[in-house]
Amino acid sequence: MSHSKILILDFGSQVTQLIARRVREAHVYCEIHPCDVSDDFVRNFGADGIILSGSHASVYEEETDKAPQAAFELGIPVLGICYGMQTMAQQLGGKVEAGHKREFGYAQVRARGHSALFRDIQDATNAEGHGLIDVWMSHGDKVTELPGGFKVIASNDTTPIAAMADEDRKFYAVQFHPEVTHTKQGQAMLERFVLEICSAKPDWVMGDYIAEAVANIKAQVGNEEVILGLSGGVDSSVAAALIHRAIGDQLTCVFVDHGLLRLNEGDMVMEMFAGRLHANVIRVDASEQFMGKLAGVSDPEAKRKIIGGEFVEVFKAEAAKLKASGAGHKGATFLAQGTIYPDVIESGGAKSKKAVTIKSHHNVGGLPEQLGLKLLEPLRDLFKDEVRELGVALGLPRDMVYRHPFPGPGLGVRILGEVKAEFALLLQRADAIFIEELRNTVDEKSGKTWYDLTSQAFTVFLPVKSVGVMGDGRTYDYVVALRAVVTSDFMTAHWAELPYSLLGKVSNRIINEVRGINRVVYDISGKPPATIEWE
Ligand SMILES: Nc1ncnc2c1ncn2[C@@H]1O[C@H](COP(=O)(O)OP(=O)(O)OP(=O)(O)O)[C@@H](O)[C@H]1O
Ligand SMILES: O=c1[nH]c(=O)c2[nH+]cn([C@@H]3O[C@H](COP(=O)(O)O)[C@@H](O)[C@H]3O)c2[nH]1
Ligand SMILES: NC(=O)CC[C@H](N)C(=O)O
Ligand SMILES: [Mg+2]
Repeated sequence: MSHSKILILDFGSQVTQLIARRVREAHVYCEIHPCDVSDDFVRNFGADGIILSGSHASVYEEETDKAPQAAFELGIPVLGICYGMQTMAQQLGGKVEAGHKREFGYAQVRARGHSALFRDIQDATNAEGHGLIDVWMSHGDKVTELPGGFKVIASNDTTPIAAMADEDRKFYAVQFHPEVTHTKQGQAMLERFVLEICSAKPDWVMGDYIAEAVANIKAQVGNEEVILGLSGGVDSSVAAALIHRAIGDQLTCVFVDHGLLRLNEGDMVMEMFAGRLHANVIRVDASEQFMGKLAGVSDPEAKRKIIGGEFVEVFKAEAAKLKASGAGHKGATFLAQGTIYPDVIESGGAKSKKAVTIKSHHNVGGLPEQLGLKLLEPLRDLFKDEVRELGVALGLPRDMVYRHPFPGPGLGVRILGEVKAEFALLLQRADAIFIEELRNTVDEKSGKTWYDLTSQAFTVFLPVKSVGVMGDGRTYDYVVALRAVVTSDFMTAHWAELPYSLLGKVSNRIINEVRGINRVVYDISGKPPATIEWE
């Protein structure tokens, strides 16, 4: 089945992924590709429209990225955002200069000249009755001369050409970022571009997608066998359910207990999959192996790489065992993973080489090659909320599908510095108390539990000791930090405004019930500048 699709060319902005999120929210399929793809790639992609992302670079530097010229020659609409606008201007004969004033954060622009992009989009009016739009800016450079055929469609004092368009060719460009939620009507603008200007069909709907995905899996796998890394998290669980629907017993799930799981998680996962869904699940206790390799290591990136490496080792061993076991098994030729689109993008898979790596996620990368297995990643194109929609459509319990995400390295990145088994035990218990209270406390206003009102919540173990007093005695024990965030895409996040009474109760319970912890703090950092996990 062929869908409408939008091609997003990435120049390395940290928020390119949000452009894709917004387009998908409009139920239009899109893909992000590096800006230096070939002209042929662009011609053959079959896009209904193209969006050019922002970048940290400046177009007037000596060596800068340009959009493939084909993007402007196919007769399809193009939207340039920030750097994307600047390179569009320069490539089409306009001029870009370094500004004297940087604009970073909230700004207002005045829409001008009745463009299709801004029609009826307005947040306020100025004294003369002109429509104003609230936007989010992040730039130092600006377009100072329009390319031929273009007109100004928005401006403000700092940036007289804040948006421009050549409506005959359907080229549009904005200096601000419609993809971030701070641009209040950003979604409306992107929908306008995608649905109206590009005439893309909103045909990307998860319920309909199951049949397509099942058919693809069947075609790809044939009568071969698949093993899948099952974590009990949302992504791998939905992947397992989807693949199970497609090929049944040709699927074997491998659940690795690395000793850094949440309290009782191992049993729960087994109960769910082997017990309820009747899928083949092998549980591997590899905690000694992981903990041994992590001993003495405290650098976060080094820890992540070790954990990633050990996952590979365990999978190799299990794949070999499966082959050897006979038991009706021919041996797996495919490895399935719950990799989702943000994993691909954040690991640099679809990002231009110029973006900075913030964290190495453990799951994407050389795995199947080392295993001699082919890769099966049926969720690779989906964002988290699409995966959840798919999970519900597949009939997985809501509880499981709406669980907070849990990173593959698990408590390994929530115990700061060196990972020790004794720290993991303390952290598991403290974290279980926090989660239990979040699940049990209902917010009166919304009627929802605080677990559902937060996107991710967990406890972090700090390997520092502080002095306390308990039962008239002195304590000298460890500190844990509670972390709870609200986010829709995990790219940016706000710390959750949990009620003081809830925080108080959690703190009391942890200090009373978990001997070894005598202080609890609450993390009130947003992302950015902090990240969600502490490592
Ligand atoms: N303990 C584990 N055992 C086996 N595979 C794992 C384990 N932890 C992670 N993986 C593999 O790594 C992939 C990526 O982990 P990730 O945390 O991103 O996804 P998830 O656990 O499926 O979902 P969620 O993001 O909701 O936690 C998983 O889909 C799974 O294939
Ligand atoms: O499967 C995973 N493997 C990893 O290595 C990993 N690192 C971070 N995360 C999760 O990603 C989201 C964003 O986290 P950060 O703000 O800490 O980068 C949050 O949801 C994190 O829990 C990971 N998930
Ligand atoms: N966010 C961006 O795309 C910035 C583009 C360019 N570096 C500027 O400062 O204007
Ligand atoms: Mg997980």
